[in-house]
Amino acid sequence: MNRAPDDAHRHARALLDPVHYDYFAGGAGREVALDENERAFRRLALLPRVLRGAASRDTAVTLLGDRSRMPVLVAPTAFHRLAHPEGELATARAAAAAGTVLIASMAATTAIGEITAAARSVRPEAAVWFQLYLQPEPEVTGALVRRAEEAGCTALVVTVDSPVRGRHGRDERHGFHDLPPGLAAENMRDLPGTAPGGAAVRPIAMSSALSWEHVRRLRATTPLPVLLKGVLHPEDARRAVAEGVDGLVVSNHGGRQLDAAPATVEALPRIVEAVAGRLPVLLDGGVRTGCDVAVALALGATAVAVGRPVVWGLAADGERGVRDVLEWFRSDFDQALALCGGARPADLTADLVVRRGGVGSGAW
Ligand SMILES: Cc1cc2nc3c(=O)[nH]c(=O)nc-3n(C[C@H](O)[C@H](O)[C@H](O)COP(=O)(O)O)c2cc1C
Ligand SMILES: O=C(O)C(=O)c1ccccc1
Repeated sequence: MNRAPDDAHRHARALLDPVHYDYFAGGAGREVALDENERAFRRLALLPRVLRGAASRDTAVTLLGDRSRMPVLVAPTAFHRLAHPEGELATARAAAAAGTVLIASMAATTAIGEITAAARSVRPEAAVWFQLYLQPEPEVTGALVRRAEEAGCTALVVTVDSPVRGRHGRDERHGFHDLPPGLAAENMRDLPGTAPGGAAVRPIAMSSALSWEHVRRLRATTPLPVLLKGVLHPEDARRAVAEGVDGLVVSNHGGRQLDAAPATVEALPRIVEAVAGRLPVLLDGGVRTGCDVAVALALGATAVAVGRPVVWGLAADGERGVRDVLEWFRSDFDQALALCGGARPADLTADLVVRRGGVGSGAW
C-alpha cells in the first residue's frame, strides 16, 4: 500500500544534508523515548465493533472553537527552512488546504505573521496556534504574545517540558548547534531589551525557573486559550485544570527532552483520568498511522499532533509533500474509524483498546 509518510521519509532522508536529517530525526540520550513512542502504539490493538450501521462518517473535530477536518494537527517543529526553501510558508499552506490546525513553532524560520497570512491565502478561516517558550523576561514573552495575537493566532501552546535544552547526541557528533547563515528564528527578531548594537535575533531561552506563577501571568495578559504542552504527570494535569488552563498536550517532545519519559500513549490514560473531561487532551509522539490516531482517541485524546511526518513531507516535496502526508492521515484515519464501526471520532471508546500479546480481554 502506498504510504505517503513512509515515501516522504525515504525521500527526505535521501535529499536532506545528513546533519539536518539527524537534527529532525534525532532524540535525546539513547533515544529510548523516541523509539518507545512508536513501539507503544504497536503494542496496542483495537477490538472493532461490527454491524453498527454507520452509513456515513465525519472525521472532523472542534478544538477550543477551531474546527479541524480531522483529529490530526501539525505539531510545532523548528526550522522548516532547513527542510525546504519555502519552509513554514509551505507547511502553513498545506495545513490550511488539508483543513487542519497548524501549531507554529516559536523557533520557526519564518515570522508568525507571514505564516498566518500564508495559511489564510489558502483558506481564510484556517486556524494557526502559536507555540511559546515562556522567556525569563516578562516583556519578551509579552512581545511574543502580542505578535501571535496580531498575526491572528487563536491559541497559545506553552511548552513546559524544556526547563533545560535536551542533549541530542546526533547533533553533538555533527557539531550542529546553529542555523546556517541566512536563516534565523524570525520570531525572535527585534524584541525588547536587546542592547543597542546587540544581536537583532535573540536566542530562545529555556529556563528551569519557570513556575505556575508564569502561567498565571500569561493567562492574565492574553484573551487567547492557553494549552500546556509536555504534561505527563497526572498531578500536573490536575493542577493545570485548577489553574484554569484551557487544554493539555501529552507529549515527551518527540523523545527530545527526558529520555526516561514514558511513551506518550502509555502516559495518556492517567492524564485523561485526572482531567475527567474538564479540558481537551491532545497527544503527540510516534503517531504514524490512522490506527495510531484511533487508539489515542479511544484512550481519551480529543486529537493528536504529528511532528516528523510533516517535516518529511516538507523536505520531500514542499507544500505538496506536506499536503500528501496530511491527506494520507485523514484517509487512513477514516479507514480505521470505519473498520472500528464508528461514524465519528467520539465513537472510539476505551473499551476498544487491548494490549497485544496477552490472553483474554487484556482490557486497558
Ligand atoms: C525537529 C523537531 C523540532 C521540534 N521543535 C519543537 C519546538 O520548537 N517547540 C516544541 O514545543 N516542540 C518541538 N518539537 C516537538 C514536537 O512538537 C512534537 O512534540 C514531537 O515532534 C512529536 O513527535 P513525532 O515527531 O514523533 O510526531 C520538535 C520536534 C522535532 C522532531
Ligand atoms: O529542537 C527542538 O526540539 C526544539 O524544541 C527547539 C527549541 C528551540 C530552538 C530550536 C528547536
